[in-house]
Amino acid sequence: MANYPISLPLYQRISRKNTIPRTVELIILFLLFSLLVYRLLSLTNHGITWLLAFFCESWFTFVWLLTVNTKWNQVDYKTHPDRLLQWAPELPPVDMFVTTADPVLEPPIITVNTVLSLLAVDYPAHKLACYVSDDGVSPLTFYSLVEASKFAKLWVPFCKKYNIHVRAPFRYFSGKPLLSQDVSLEFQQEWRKMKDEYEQLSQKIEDAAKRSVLYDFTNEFAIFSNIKRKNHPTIIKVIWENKEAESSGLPHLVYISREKHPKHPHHFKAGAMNVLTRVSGVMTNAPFMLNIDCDMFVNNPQIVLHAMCLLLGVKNERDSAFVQSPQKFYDGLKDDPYGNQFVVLYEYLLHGIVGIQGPLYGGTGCFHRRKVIYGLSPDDKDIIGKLGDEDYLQKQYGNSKVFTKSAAQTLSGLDGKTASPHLWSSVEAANIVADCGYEYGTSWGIKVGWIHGSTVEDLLTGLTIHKRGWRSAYCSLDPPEFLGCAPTSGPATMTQQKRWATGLLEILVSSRSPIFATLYEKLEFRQCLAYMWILVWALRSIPELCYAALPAYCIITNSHFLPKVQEPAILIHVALFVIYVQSIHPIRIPSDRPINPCMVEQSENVEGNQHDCMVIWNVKCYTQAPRIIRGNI
Ligand SMILES: O=c1ccn([C@@H]2O[C@H](COP(=O)(O)OP(=O)(O)O[C@H]3O[C@H](CO)[C@@H](O)[C@H](O)[C@H]3O)[C@@H](O)[C@H]2O)c(=O)[nH]1
Ligand SMILES: [Mn+2]
Repeated sequence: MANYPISLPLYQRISRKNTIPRTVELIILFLLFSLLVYRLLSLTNHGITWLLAFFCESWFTFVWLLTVNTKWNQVDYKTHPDRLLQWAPELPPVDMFVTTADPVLEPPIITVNTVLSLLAVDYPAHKLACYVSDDGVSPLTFYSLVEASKFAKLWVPFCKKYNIHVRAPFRYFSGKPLLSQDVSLEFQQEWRKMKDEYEQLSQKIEDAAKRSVLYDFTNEFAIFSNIKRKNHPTIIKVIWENKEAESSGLPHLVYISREKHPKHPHHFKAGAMNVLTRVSGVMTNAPFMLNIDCDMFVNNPQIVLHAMCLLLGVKNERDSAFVQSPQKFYDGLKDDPYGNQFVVLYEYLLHGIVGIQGPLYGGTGCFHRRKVIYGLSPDDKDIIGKLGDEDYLQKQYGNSKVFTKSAAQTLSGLDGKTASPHLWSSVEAANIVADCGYEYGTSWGIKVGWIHGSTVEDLLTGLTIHKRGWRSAYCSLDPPEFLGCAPTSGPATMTQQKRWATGLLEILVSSRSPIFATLYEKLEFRQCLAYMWILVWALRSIPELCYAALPAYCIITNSHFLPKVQEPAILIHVALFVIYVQSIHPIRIPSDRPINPCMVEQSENVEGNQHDCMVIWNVKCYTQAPRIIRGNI
C-alpha cells in the first residue's frame, strides 16, 4: 500500500461518557446477583417453581453480564474526508459488489437503483468498478443493467453537478418536489428531463418483466436463451468500461452470473461473494472492496471517502481490517412493531463492540481490505514468505495463474492495478475463476474469502478475521450512509430471524465457536463475550418463555415463585427485573437524542459548492424522500 502523505489525522476515536448508564447497569447486576443468592438460600423451603425461577433468573443474569460487557466502552468515530481530499490523486481504487439472486423477490428496478447510487458516489470514477453478481441468471436483470448504464450517463453528471444528496433515483423522485421561485430555470429543466428519463427506464424494465418486450436472443442476450437457473455456464458481460479512465466519467460496470451445476454446491451468498472477489481480482484488483445487498442503496454519496479515512488513516493496518456501517432501513413501520430496525442493537451494543475489537461484519455496507479477505494475518511473515511459491499459491487460491499473480501482488502490499482500460482482455481469465468447480481443493470458503457452510456467512467471515488478530472500524454517518429494506410483515420477519437465529446457534455449538477462537487463537476475551451475546439469541427464548408462563402455572397449581412477604426489598427486586427486561427488549428508545436521523423530524441544509441545491429532510415518519425546494445556482 502506498504511503499517503497525510499530516492531519483522518479520523478521531471518541469514547462516549456513559457514567450514569454504567452505574445503573451495575446496580441491576448487583440486584440480580442478590436475587440469586436469596433464591439459593431459600431453595429448600420451596418447590419446583422456585427452582425453575432460579434457573431462569440465572440465565437472565448471565445475559445481563454479556450485555454489560458489550455496552461498557462505547465508541464513536469522527472522520475528516476533507483532509483526505487534499490527496485526491493518491486515492486507492475500490471495487464495489452487489449481489442479487432472484428477479421476482428482488425486482431488477431495486438492483438498478442500488447500482445507480453506487456509480454516482463522490469518488474519482476511474478508481471505481461496480460488479453485479446475479445468482438468478436473469436476462431481465442484465437488460435492466444495460438500460441503467445508459441512464447513468445522464444521471451521474446531473447528481454531481447539483450535488444531489440521494442518488438512488426511486428515492430522489419519490417525494413531491416543491420547486420554489428561486430555483434556476436550468435546474428545473434538467430535473424534469431526468425525471422523464427515469420514468422511461422504469417503464422499459416493467415492460420487459411483462415480456411485452422480447429480448433479442440473437445478440448479447443469446447466451440467456434456454438457460436453466441451476445448470448453466458462467456469463460475464462488461456493460460499461471507462476506457479513457476519466475521473469524471462513469465507473466500470460488469455483470456476472457464475457457473452453476446441480452436482456442485454453490454456497449461496458466500459463493457469490467469492466469485465476485476473484473476478474483480483478475479485472481491476482494487485493494479495497465494498459489498452491499441489492436491496440497499447509497444514501450518503460521501461514504467511500469516509470509509477511506478509517482504512488509510490508521497508524497500524491491524486496527481496521474492515469498515462496517450499520444496517439502517427506509420505510420502516411506525414504532417498529417487529423490532426489525434493531435500533438499540445499532445505537448502543454495536458502539460498545466498536470499543472492544471492532464491529462484527454484517454482510452489507462493509469495506474490506482485499488482502485480509485473502487470509492474511496482521504482520504475517508466513504467507509473505511463500508468495514466490507457485504451488503454494495454487493450493490456496486455485489454479488460475492470472489470479494467483494478482493475489500475490495484493498480499505483498502493492497497490493493485488501477482500474485498467483493459477489462475486455481479462474476461477469459474471469470466466475461469467463476467456474463452479474452481474452489475444490483450495482454501476458498475455509480460510480464504467468505466462509462457507452457514446461513450467517457474514458473521462467520467477520469472526474468522477477528480471530486472526485484526480489529475492525465502524462508520455511521448522518444522513445514514446506506438504507435498505426490512421485512414489513410479521411472518417475513419471523422467517428472516429464524434463519439468523438458527445460523448463529450453529456457530455457537460448532468448532468455529468464538470460545475456541479465544482459547486457541487471537480473538479477545471481551470480543468473545460480545459474539456470545449475539450467538445465544435463539437460546434466550426458552427461559423467557418459561418465566412468562410461571405466573399462570402458579395460579393453576396454587403455588408461587415470588416471595410472599411484602418486604420492600423484594418489590425493588421485581421492579428492577422489569427494568432489566425493558433494557434488553426496549419498547421505547431510552435516549433524549435522535437515534436514527431518518426517524425524527429535522431540517438540514446540505451545503456544498455553488451548484448545491438545498435539500430539506422532511421525513417525519420516514416514508417520504427528501424534497428539493431550491437550488442556489
Ligand atoms: O444464493 C444466494 C442467496 C442470496 N444472495 C444475496 O445475498 C444477499 C442477502 O440475502 P437475503 O436473502 O436478502 O438475506 P437477508 O436476511 O435479508 O440478509 C442479511 O443477512 C444475511 C445473512 O446473514 C447477510 O448476508 C446480508 O448481508 C444481510 O443483509 C442478497 O443481496 C441476495 O441477493 C445471493 O447472491 N445468492
Ligand atoms: Mn435482504
